[in-house]
Amino acid sequence: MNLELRTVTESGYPEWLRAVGTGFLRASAPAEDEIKGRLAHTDLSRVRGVFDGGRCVATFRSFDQELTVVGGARVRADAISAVTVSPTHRRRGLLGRMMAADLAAAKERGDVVATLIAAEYPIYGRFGFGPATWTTEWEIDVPRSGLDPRRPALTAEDGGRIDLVEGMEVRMFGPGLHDRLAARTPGVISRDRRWWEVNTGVGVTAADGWSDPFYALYRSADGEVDGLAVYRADDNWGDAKQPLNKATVKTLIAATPAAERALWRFVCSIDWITTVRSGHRAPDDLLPLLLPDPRAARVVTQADWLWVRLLDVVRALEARTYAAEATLVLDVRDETGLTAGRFRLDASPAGASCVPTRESADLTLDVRELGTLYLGDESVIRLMDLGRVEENRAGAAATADAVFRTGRRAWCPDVF
Ligand SMILES: CC(=O)SCCNC(=O)CCNC(=O)[C@H](O)C(C)(C)COP(=O)(O)OP(=O)(O)OC[C@H]1O[C@@H](n2cnc3c(N)ncnc32)[C@H](O)[C@@H]1OP(=O)(O)O
Repeated sequence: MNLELRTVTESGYPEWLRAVGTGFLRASAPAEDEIKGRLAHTDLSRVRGVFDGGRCVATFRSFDQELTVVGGARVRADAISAVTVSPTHRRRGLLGRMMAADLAAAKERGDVVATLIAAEYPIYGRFGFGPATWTTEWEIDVPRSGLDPRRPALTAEDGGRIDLVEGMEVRMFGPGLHDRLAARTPGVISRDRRWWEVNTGVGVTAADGWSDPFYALYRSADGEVDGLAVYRADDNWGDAKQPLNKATVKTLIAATPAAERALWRFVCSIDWITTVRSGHRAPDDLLPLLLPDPRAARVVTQADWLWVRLLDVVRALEARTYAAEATLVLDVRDETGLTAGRFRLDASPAGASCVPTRESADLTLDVRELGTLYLGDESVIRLMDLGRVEENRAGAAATADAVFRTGRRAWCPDVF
């Protein structure tokens, strides 16, 4: 069988997109409009497919992204998406071939990390990716939360105000707000103009699954836009003519904790809304503890979210800051050879230097574990106890734990 791996041309793109649908269990071919719309925003040199004769049987796409790391700097990421292999061609190494080609090109280009959101946990560890952020979704039983339904969401002491606005204002203020969120949140990934358009209804219709949400902007006392909540509500009345409506939060981002608190209180105090679904949050989100009774917040999802694969250990470790000063020698294993080596990290709260070294190692770990530790969202000691990090000098794991971890946990609000 002649299976050809190649980048996709404009004429091959409709067949490639059809194959993406097949991999994601959608039988109908994409409509003309969808093909045109997507093509206009796709760099075909980063779109790979495997063709069996005229039929595309495997798909893979990557694009430029920026990832915020601990301390607020952003590194260049190779974001991977639309990974599929048709059921007729699975488990013959096609994903392995496409991944190897893409990671080699990303390394060559100078990307610092590769990122993805895994459909299933077992797929990507073998390629050097580790889960670097986690997600929690809550469902709030509003009447049990202890919030007083008579109290307004915002009171004079908050100082700010909340306005319901149109999509146009979100496109105007959202990007600046998101930049400020990114500066204080490791794990946040860049959003381009198209993200803001598609997520405020520009160029999407009901046929694409779009329905208008509510947009709530929080402005601080000095008029600064510090927060945005986007939510949809359903229409559900019980037999006893009591409102049982659910608000589903699509986005809630804030540049300050005050805005974050105010927007959660707002969403949890809308008349008729008895259930709030939080959307994907960091596991240490403020939401449950904001409620007088946090047990009214039930965890409905708890899972890995953004996976990170380091492509350049030196630049990755030098890009972030650390909780304390320490020197660690890391022996990094990488089956692909893309990043393997021994590195001396001189870490500090102001930054770090990282250089290849021949000194003896303090810790030995696979690049997959380094990806998991990179954004500060895992304990080195826990990984050691799992047998995934080897401690070569007594106390080194505790030191690494103390310097890599963060106060608030990393969070990636987006899916791609
Ligand atoms: C970032 C994203 O786009 S996430 C979306 C991922 N896509 C999907 O989940 C859609 C449905 N699944 C698929 O399309 C395919 O099964 C894929 C893409 C996940 C895997 O493609 P394949 O070509 O079958 O993978 P390939 O043969 O290269 O597998 C390499 C290794 O990974 C293993 N592997 C691949 N997929 C899985 C899986 N879902 N679970 C467990 N192991 C897996 C294979 O067994 C193989 O292991 P081996 O080398 O020990 O034999």
